[in-house]
Amino acid sequence: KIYNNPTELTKTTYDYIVVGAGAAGAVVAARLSEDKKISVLLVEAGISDQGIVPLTVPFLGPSLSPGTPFDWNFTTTNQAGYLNRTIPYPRGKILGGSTSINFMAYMHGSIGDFDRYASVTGDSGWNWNNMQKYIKKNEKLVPPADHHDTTGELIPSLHSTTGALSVSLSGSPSPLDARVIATTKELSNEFPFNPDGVGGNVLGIGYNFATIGNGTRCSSVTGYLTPAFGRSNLDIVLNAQATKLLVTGKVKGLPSFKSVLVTEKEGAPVRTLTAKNEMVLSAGVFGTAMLLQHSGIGDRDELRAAGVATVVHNPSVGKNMSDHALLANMWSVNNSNSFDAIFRNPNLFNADMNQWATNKTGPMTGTVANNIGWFRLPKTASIFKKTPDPAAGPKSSHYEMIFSNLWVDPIIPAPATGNFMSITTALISPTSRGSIKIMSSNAFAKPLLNPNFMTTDFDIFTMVEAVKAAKRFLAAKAWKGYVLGPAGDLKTANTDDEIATYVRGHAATVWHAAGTAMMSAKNANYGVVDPDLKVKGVDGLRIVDGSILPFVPNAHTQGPIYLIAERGADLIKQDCH
Ligand SMILES: Cc1cc2nc3c(=O)[nH]c(=O)nc-3n(C[C@H](O)[C@H](O)[C@H](O)COP(=O)(O)OP(=O)(O)OC[C@H]3O[C@@H](n4cnc5c(N)ncnc54)[C@H](O)[C@@H]3O)c2cc1C
Repeated sequence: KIYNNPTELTKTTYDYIVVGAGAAGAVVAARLSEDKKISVLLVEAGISDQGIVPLTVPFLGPSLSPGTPFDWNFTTTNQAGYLNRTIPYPRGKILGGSTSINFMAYMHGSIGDFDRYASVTGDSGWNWNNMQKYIKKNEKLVPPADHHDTTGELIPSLHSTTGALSVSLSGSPSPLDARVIATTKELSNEFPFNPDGVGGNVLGIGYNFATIGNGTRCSSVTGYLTPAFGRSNLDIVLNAQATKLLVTGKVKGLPSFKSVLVTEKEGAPVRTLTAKNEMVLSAGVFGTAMLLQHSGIGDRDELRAAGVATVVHNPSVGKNMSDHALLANMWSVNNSNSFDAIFRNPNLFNADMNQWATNKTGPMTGTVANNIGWFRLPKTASIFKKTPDPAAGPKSSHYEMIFSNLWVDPIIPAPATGNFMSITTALISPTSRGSIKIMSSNAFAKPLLNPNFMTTDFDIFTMVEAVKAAKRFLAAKAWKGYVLGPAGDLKTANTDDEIATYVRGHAATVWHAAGTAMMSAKNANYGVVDPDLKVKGVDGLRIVDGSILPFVPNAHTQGPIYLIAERGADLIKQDCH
């Protein structure tokens, strides 16, 4: 049953309580409640996702944040590496969490990512081969919205068709597609074609998959919760923010955290909810770290400064945040079919929306990109003289390129006229690390969120090289007569120093933060969870979400987080029986 407010709950004790209904929490609640004997409560701070049309129209994804009612509306601290700018940092505050508002790109990461998770935690269960069974449970490859022949755009054997989440290639062709692929042939040394980047081999340029089925967004609600809505052993409570975990006793000398305080908003009535078996935190990379800190699990000096009594001193909580910095580079193009016109011309917008509403086809079924690519710096790059290679192995990437048939800058709005294309460049193997910490014991107060972007030589070097690579890409013959020239400040970013200043002045984030409650080996003297996702030094508490990833993967993060949630649910079930 779905409750709209914690005061409506008729029960306060469940076998499992899962806090946060995003990518991970929805999976955990849905998988645990497959066993009819287990009672589960899923607690979500945000509103219902039902009946909000823009949430379901793929092309409108970028309009869902920042600054909307579905967004937690975080803002970073002044970023020294970004010329002291602050940037908005969206996170979904709605059923489905960030999967209800994200841009839907779907992939799993590199083989090296998961093999590295296994080696740093000492748990082979996290390695690429052992995670394959969770891809089968997660991915359901379906035809693109336009039902075009996808031969040559993917390798069918690398995909699952049996999972919970609809995934497809784009059904909205763009004038860039053929040129991008032609460039992979023309400049095949530097920009090779990748026949399918989802199967763990990420390097090269391939087609972009997205969590879209029948031309419509597939979120963790559509994929996992909707089929579970009717289960009598699963309750979901919306508009319910968990503000603090309570110690309910001691087990083997460790404090047991099996109760949680939940309320609709500041000053509203508070309910105490209790898990008989385990409390599972899936509140996301910011929500989970903040909830731990509000509950007295964190760095004792930071907790004292915030006015919170320490229960478990763990300096790793809220630290080790790694993220993909993003830079939207735009060029003017000689093509009136760029998608820019859709947002300027209400008649065109309405026609596209009508087409979508009528038969779920057309531009509204697409995301911001049909092709993406992942690349390494050359082995001879000068930066490797002073920085060890931070990539997750020799087949993992340092940076990414995303090709879009419109102006996509999240910071600078599109000009009123002109046609554009974008190559968004993103840093995939960052060496900067950030943090999140609460500033007060009030769970509704804003935290200090410092991703610490671009604060190492490696990060700025790689971002500069990525911009230069994007320029080389567009110098191919395939773009002759199509690209008119760089737009905005890219025009004056030519020398390495000029490009570095341009990067620092314009970069933002791909919203892929990870690692604020990182997992580490069982006896490690750092980290927040063990490889079985149990919180170190406490009883009854697990974390299953993006915060446990020790390194941000070679992927847009929802795919890897769905996979860790599938495994997390399995680990919980194993302990239950
Ligand atoms: C704008 C944007 C675009 C993105 N685009 C892509 C993309 O194209 N492809 C991709 O792979 N990834 C993308 N991502 C990232 C991806 O969506 C996230 O990495 C992923 O959803 C994180 O999963 P999670 O379960 O850790 O957290 P979330 O999905 O964020 O879920 C956390 C949930 O917990 C709830 N919550 C938090 N605190 C509390 C609390 N105290 N009490 C109760 N509930 C709480 C939140 O409201 C939310 O529902 C994007 C993210 C954003 C914000």
